[in-house]
Amino acid sequence: MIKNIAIIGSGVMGSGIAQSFAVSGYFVTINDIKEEFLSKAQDRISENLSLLIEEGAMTEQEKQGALSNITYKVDLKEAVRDADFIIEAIPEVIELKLDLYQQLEQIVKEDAIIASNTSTFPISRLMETASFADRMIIAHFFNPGHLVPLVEIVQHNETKPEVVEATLDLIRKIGKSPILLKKEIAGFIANRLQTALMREAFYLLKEGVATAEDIDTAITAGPGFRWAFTGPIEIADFGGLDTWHRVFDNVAPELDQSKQAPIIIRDLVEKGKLGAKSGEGIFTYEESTVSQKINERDRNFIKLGKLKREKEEVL
Ligand SMILES: NC(=O)C1=CN([C@@H]2O[C@H](COP(=O)(O)OP(=O)(O)OC[C@H]3O[C@@H](n4cnc5c(N)ncnc54)[C@H](O)[C@@H]3O)[C@@H](O)[C@H]2O)C=CC1
Ligand SMILES: O=C(O)[C@@H](O)C(=O)[C@H](O)[C@@H](O)CO
Repeated sequence: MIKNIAIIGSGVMGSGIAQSFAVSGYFVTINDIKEEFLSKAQDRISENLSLLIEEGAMTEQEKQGALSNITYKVDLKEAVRDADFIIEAIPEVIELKLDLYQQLEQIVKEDAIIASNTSTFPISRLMETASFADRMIIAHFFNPGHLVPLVEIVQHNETKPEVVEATLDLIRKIGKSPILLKKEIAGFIANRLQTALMREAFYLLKEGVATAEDIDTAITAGPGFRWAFTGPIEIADFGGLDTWHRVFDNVAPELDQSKQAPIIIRDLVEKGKLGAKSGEGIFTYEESTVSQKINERDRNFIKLGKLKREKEEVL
């Protein structure tokens, strides 16, 4: 019976993932390397819960209940001591993850499940040095972790079936939409799809086909408008496979085939222009703009989440 959750890493993803479990009644301990990072996570979670109240998706009592379910600990051993399910959301740096797993295998409960929120690393790479592959799994949440329903579940070939089932059950119990990969592949599913599309978007930008704003609108007012409710495979079926056959024959040979990050991204990163977090990327951001955009984004995601849940309840 999974009751206690430990989240290692309280950054962009860890705080949102922790919130998702706390809101659903689980006891959550968040761990990070500095008290100040945990304090920032605590503030972020409180603000996110207040936004849910403003949007009518939560009551003040539910917010307080969720906050009371969360503790914050810098000491890793203390943080994971009682955990039944542990999710690491530390930076996407393999050396950091492998070092953490070495520490965890000495201190976690013998039946604890350990999950990684990695965006890209194959689970076999994560388990190269640790000895708990039978209870290791990838649970890949999406940003923002407290609002996006998808969680990609990736099992190791040694992962015990009961660990997979317990993970799927747990992720459903926090109101998320898990998908299970049937075999290991770099980038899993959503990031492969997302990267393929982003490769083409930046190619179109580089070639001067349209402005960055219009390329984004091409998705948000077009396919993206549909994708919240109809996925690409179903869209092909409803568009007509004969037509999509012709579309593929006509367009596929024209698509960008580059095997590295778009030159636009490489140039900007080299100049330290990392996007919203550095104040400039493709677009330029004032400090206030970033928080305003995140606030607007999350309000829209909360409304969309309500709509999707209403649809699921109807079906
Ligand atoms: N940022 C995103 O949009 C998404 C990120 N991810 C994945 O989630 C993981 C975390 O990413 P972010 O949250 O963006 O990173 P982040 O940099 O925002 O947060 C990572 C946190 O981990 C802490 N940390 C580093 N080493 C640690 C250790 N040994 N023990 C405890 N805490 C430690 C850092 O202090 C930081 O607070 C990565 O694997 C990333 O690929 C997955 C989906 C989306
Ligand atoms: O977009 C997301 O939340 C996820 O697909 C990711 O893992 C991203 O690639 C993230 O790591 C980078 O923003």
